[in-house]
Amino acid sequence: MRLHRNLVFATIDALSEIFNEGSYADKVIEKTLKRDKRWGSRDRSFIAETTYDIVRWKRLYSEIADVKQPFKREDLFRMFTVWAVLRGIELPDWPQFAGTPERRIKGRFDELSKTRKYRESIPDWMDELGEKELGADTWTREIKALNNQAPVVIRANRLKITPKDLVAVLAQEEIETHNLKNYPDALVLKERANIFKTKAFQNGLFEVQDASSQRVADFLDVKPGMRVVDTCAGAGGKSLHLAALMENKGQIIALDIYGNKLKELKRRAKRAGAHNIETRSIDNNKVIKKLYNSADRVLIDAPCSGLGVLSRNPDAKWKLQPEFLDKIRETQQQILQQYSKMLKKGGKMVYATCSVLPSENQKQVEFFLNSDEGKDFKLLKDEKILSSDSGYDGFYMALLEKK
Ligand SMILES: C[S@@+](CC[C@H](N)C(=O)[O-])C[C@H]1O[C@@H](n2cnc3c(N)ncnc32)[C@H](O)[C@@H]1O
Repeated sequence: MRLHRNLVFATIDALSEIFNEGSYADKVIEKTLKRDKRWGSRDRSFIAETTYDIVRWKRLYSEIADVKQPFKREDLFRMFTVWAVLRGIELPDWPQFAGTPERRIKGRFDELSKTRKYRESIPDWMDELGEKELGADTWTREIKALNNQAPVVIRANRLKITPKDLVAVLAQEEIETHNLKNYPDALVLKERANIFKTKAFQNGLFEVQDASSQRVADFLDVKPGMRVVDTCAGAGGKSLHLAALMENKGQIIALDIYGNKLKELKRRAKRAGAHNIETRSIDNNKVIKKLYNSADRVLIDAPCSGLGVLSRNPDAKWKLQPEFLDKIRETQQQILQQYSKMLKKGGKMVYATCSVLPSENQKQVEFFLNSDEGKDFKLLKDEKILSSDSGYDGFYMALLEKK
């Protein structure tokens, strides 16, 4: 690989904004990629992937480069140099790379790799918490898996096309995919590509959705004609899947505390041809109360630490704080206590998170079942999906029934 000056400089600029100004990596990369219209797909993927890589390995690379935050421009070049040397990429004859101590970099890497928190490049608190909650062996495996680059998985929108036909349609647009065993609607891309530009996407034939996330709507056991409340619907990844499973029949009420996310949901629903989703913003308690005892199915895709999706969001390693986790656990329990009231007798509810921590998952369900609100519920089954077992995002889902 030959390094191109304008691409490396764009990467350094992006890193400076992410690390020093606290901006979100995905937003910064999106903005950076718009900077030069002449950049082709390889140039764009160099910037995006290198930036994500250095964000992912921030702690390890900054230790090796012996630099500390806030990073000066020359510090970011030193981290970039570590990235290049460890990948065996030849450094060009630029002043920024003069006198690079290649052997020292490799030696430091070998030494630091003996300690998990450096090897896996995570904050101390996260390493301690992971080990405490999952045990040393499982955490060691899991955090290694969560550092892999996530594959691009899409969900065929059965309202418009079968997964088999979608493979053929995408092949016509030169996107190679294959179906995934045990995930009925999922396709995996053989190579990363900007699929949002395809006609297939614009015509609503698929959505980008990780394989583990695609299990959640299936888990809820919906049928056409039911009344389903998706309580934390966000931009609607699961609502859209539910609409497809319900063949557009019945009613899906999509709730969230953020109206802008629901607006995006509406746009996506239109593209997908999903006609049975109604959005309601939770502006006050009345919105919830009006729905008490009314739903055949309730989905709680709860806000969480996102520790199961570090592969696609490595930035979260540095943005997450232990205090946020304490707060989010409280919110999760409040949501369970309150939103479960929307379910009819005999109805079913799924509590799901994209976290691998038992304290956000099975412990929350246990606490709920032992509480006053939960005494009429029973746990039918649950699934703990580790990224190290599945190869996809870490997830948890529990199916509960109201007696
Ligand atoms: C895991 S995300 C949902 C993802 C979404 N279901 C999907 O599949 O694309 C959790 C969502 O919960 C929302 N949220 C946070 N607190 C909430 C609350 N108290 N009530 C309802 N939604 C909440 C967040 O805005 C966020 O969109």
